[in-house]
Amino acid sequence: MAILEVKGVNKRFGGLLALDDVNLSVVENSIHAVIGPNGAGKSTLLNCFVGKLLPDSGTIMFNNHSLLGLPPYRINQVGISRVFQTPEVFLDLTILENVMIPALAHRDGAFHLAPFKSLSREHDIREQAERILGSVGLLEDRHHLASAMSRGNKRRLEMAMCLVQKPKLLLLDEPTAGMSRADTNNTIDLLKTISEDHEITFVVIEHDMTVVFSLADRISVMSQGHVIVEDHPDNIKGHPKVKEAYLGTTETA
Ligand SMILES: Nc1ncnc2c1ncn2[C@@H]1O[C@H](COP(=O)(O)OP(=O)(O)OP(=O)(O)O)[C@@H](O)[C@H]1O
Repeated sequence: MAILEVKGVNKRFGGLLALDDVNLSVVENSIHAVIGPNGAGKSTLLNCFVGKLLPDSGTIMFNNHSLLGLPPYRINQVGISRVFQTPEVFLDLTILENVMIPALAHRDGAFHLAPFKSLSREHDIREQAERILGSVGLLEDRHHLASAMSRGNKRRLEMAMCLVQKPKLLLLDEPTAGMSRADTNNTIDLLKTISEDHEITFVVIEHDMTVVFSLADRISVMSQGHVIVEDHPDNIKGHPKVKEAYLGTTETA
């Protein structure tokens, strides 16, 4: 069943048609990669999913409800979270505190949050945070400061901060950009584990093809604002339209 269904989405920036009749269907609990050369429209599309941009036309349905016109905080409340290229964590707090804060925000609503007064008394929230930290392999280090973590482990922490809010759809914008190969492999393993252990659907924008082909159940290839192919990874490698989009030619050397 499709959890996210995009039909006929167009978005224009002045004279530039950044999204041109985009269609995309993301199956529940799958990992769906969106790839394409620079300027293809991937980030623009993601920005439409989270309410940062409003398409000029078309529909975006999440669990059969339209996302169009909803403000970003409402989209987050219906179960869509986004993870950025650089992990966003509170460096001066411990790993555990970093996860307890979004857990509290999810329970009480961000507007009622007074985390620094009450964290130590929140036993249920603490247990919940510890469970999630266990699932991403950070439980032992929970009392360490986030500032001391490697980039790959900061990504683990950030994922724990997302998971504790129980999202249904996680949007990852180049999750391994700028990482060492070791941190990239660490992140691939993490995403695989999360996908197996939690009922979460992923949409991943990624330029690193090792990451894409290690993770994706399905791939949409964008070029010049349009989805030119959507298929199983085995059928994407060597696809003439994909070669043409990246290399400008279908000829093989
Ligand atoms: N706010 C904006 N105003 C004007 N043009 C924009 C805006 N955002 C994106 N564009 C243009 O829309 C096109 C698609 O950009 P987008 O960032 O979505 O591509 P992308 O596939 O994510 O590229 P990259 O892989 O380089 O991040 C590009 O030509 C870009 O310059």
